[in-house]
Amino acid sequence: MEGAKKDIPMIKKWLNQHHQLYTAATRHPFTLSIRDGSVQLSAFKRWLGQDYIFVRAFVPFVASLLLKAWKESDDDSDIEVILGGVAALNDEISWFKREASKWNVSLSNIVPQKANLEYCRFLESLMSDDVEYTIAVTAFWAIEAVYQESYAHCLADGSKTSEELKETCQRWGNDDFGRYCGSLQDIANRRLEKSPEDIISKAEAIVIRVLEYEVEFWSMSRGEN
Ligand SMILES: Cc1ncc(CO)c(N)n1
Repeated sequence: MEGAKKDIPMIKKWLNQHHQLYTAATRHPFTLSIRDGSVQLSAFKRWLGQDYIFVRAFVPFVASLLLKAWKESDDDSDIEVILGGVAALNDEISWFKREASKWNVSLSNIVPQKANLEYCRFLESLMSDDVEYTIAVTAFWAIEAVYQESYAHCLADGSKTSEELKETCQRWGNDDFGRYCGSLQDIANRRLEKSPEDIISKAEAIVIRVLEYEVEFWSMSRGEN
């Protein structure tokens, strides 16, 4: 039957193919320890300070993505979805400051650790004009999706997350953030569907690197690297 066969979206294929790595990023011992209540306070504080640095570097990346969307997108609504991400980041930065003062973490003299520096350098490489919109928006989806999946799991059935950490998990694990990640995934899939093979394989490689950086970031938070 003509047109009856619906292709499987690209990201779904990748998540099946790279299931192990995706699980390593979204079910990491760090977030699993939040979920089972055993997380070390020192690890949580380390994550908090390091992620504040990451989020600050994330802002110019998202700004560059907005610019690419404006220049290259075939759909006006992409800009609105990404702008929603900017609004969330604005909120996140205020939240990090409040949360840091609650835990007595000083944000003014945090030394970025190796895994963080490398991840931030990778973000910076994606800001280049040479990186296509399709690649950058796919990376953006992957970065947001790991946090969404990881922290939603900390709130899901059977979790023993402590009351004081629930707000952190809510920040990325709430349903609105889930829908926003779904919209990013739809954008990425739509673009990938129309892309030539070389862009598709480049995007796949970038997703793999994002997942690897996320694993390293969680491990760093546990003091492991
Ligand atoms: C390391 C990292 N990845 C993803 C997000 C999601 O915003 C974040 N805040 N930090």
